[in-house]
Amino acid sequence: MFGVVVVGIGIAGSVRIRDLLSPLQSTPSESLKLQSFVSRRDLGQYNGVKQISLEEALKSNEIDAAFICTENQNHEPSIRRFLEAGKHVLVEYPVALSAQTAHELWQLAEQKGKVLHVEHIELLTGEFNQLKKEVDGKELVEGVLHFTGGALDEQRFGFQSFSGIARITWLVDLFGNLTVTSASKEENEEEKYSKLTAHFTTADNRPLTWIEERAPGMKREKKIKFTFKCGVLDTLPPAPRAALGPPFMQDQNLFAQKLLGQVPEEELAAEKMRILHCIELAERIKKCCQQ
Ligand SMILES: NC(=O)C1=CN([C@@H]2O[C@H](COP(=O)(O)OP(=O)(O)OC[C@H]3O[C@@H](n4cnc5c(N)ncnc54)[C@H](OP(=O)(O)O)[C@@H]3O)[C@@H](O)[C@H]2O)C=CC1
Ligand SMILES: C=CC1=C(C)/C(=C/c2[nH]c(/C=C3N=C(/C=C4\NC(=O)C(C)=C4C=C)C(C)=C\3CCC(=O)O)c(CCC(=O)O)c2C)NC1=O
Repeated sequence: MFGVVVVGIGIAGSVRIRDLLSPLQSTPSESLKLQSFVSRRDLGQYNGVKQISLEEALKSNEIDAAFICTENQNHEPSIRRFLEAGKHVLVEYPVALSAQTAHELWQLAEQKGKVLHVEHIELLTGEFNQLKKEVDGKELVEGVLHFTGGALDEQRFGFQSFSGIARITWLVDLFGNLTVTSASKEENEEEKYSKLTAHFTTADNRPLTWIEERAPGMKREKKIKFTFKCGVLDTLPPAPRAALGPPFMQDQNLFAQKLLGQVPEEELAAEKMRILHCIELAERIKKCCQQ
């Protein structure tokens, strides 16, 4: 059994608590035991789970792993403290707000012999599985991924290419490693509107564009237009419910498998490479926008 503490009780943190309290039968999640949670607010208890302080969590012998579910700005300091204290870490994406920090955090995890798992539910949805099947084996000519969503505070969630890293991860998982060719950002501070446009090329020199538009009340939605040699894909295929349970639950199972030593080295290495590559692209985009 691995004792778990959930840190940060927002949307993600409360889903984590729910899922930890009701693991699917005969799945690796059954080896996780939720002990307590940490919050900067005084919540006392949540769904029957008790609140403890950060210091107590770091010192506690009954806690083997932390789920870091706070805003992106807080990920780095929290991950460092739990790894330093000898705990395994699951962190909601993005792992950090710079490539350098991400590399450092991995080094620290390896030095401490602990698992650092970055949640990636964007790859675990029925929607994405279906899209991946449709794209598989087709030769890309060009493509666009356009995301819209509600406003996110940059002070808390970081530059848009980091908070939107799930879109980069989609493109990399579908089309392989990418190169950023240019990027720009439009903003209207009064209306809290922002639009990021990034251009990439694939290893075969095919162009891809990512647009990330955010404003208060804007509907959370993804649109695609992928042109292949054999035709155009311009709607996301209808998504069957993921067979393996909701995305956060699947991600939690993967973390538990890592703790149990059930994930092959090659898979761990490939995942780390993908995460670091995506963070590097996010950083490159940020630099282009700030030039
Ligand atoms: N929401 C989602 O579906 C997904 C989120 N993520 C990632 O999860 C992380 C957290 O995102 P999300 O949960 O959406 O963000 P939230 O804004 O809901 O929560 C972020 C933090 O804000 C604090 N907080 C939450 N509600 C309140 C409140 N009413 N008043 C004051 N403080 C509050 C909590 O910390 P505290 O308890 O310490 O006060 C919480 O950890 C991010 O890294 C995000 O990228 C990733 C994939 C999906
Ligand atoms: C309803 C309001 C709602 C909010 C405020 C919300 C926030 C939210 N969803 C996210 C991702 C995500 N959120 C979800 C799914 C959900 N997340 C949920 O809160 C719910 C209810 C679902 C699904 C039914 C998924 C799958 C991702 C990964 C990125 C993606 O594929 O969109 C992220 C991480 C950053 C990002 O990729 O944009 C945030 C902050 N999601 C929402 O749907």
